[in-house]
Amino acid sequence: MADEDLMAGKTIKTLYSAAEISARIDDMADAIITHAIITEAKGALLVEVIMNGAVIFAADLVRALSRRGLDIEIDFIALSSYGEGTESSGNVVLEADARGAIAGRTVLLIDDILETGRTLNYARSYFLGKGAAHVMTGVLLDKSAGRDPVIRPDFAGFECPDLFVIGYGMDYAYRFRELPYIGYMEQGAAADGKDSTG
Ligand SMILES: O=P(O)(O)OC[C@H]1O[C@H](OP(=O)(O)OP(=O)(O)O)[C@H](O)[C@@H]1O
Ligand SMILES: Nc1nc2[nH]cnc2c(=O)[nH]1
Repeated sequence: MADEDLMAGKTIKTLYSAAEISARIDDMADAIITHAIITEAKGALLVEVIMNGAVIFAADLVRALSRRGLDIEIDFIALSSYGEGTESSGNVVLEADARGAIAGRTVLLIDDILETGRTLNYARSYFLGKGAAHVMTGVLLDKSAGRDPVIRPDFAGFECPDLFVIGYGMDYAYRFRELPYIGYMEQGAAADGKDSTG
């Protein structure tokens, strides 16, 4: 779909600026590094990034953890349930398997956002099913308020209002992941469809 059709007279409003995201990730890294299960883990922490949306958040979080001295192995799993839409299909599809050795490991699952919790819950079951000793979960945005999520995250950056958000890895119809800030679309166009300097 062309950008003009996706925007259709809408403007992107900033919800969290790049600077706010960066500061919150430092807070999350501090919380993670001092968590008992993580500090007591034997060997490198296995960080499992849930593709695609979590890639940009994870890139910043793992470097914040590394700066704090944590040994990390990074691996990826691809899960999808929203497709081009703004609502969960209700069905989490495993698009690509994890590749790391999992049995006996302490795993930190990283995702960009939790809404229904289906994705994170699927991933948690997946890694426990492969013999992980512990599975911890971290999301940048927790959008579960007012819902009844099937899982709650161990670490969360922001409580996100009930808006369909884009940017910083998150897409609408596979676009806008590259925005350095997190925003949402609102009716009413600026000249170029974007008002945000984030
Ligand atoms: O809590 P839930 O309701 O399960 O929603 C959260 C999931 O939705 C998005 O993934 P999506 O299916 O859009 O795939 P993507 O990561 O490739 O964008 C997001 O990246 C989370 O993984
Ligand atoms: N891009 C995006 N993906 C989501 N997955 C669950 N909620 C959201 C959201 O608000 N935005």
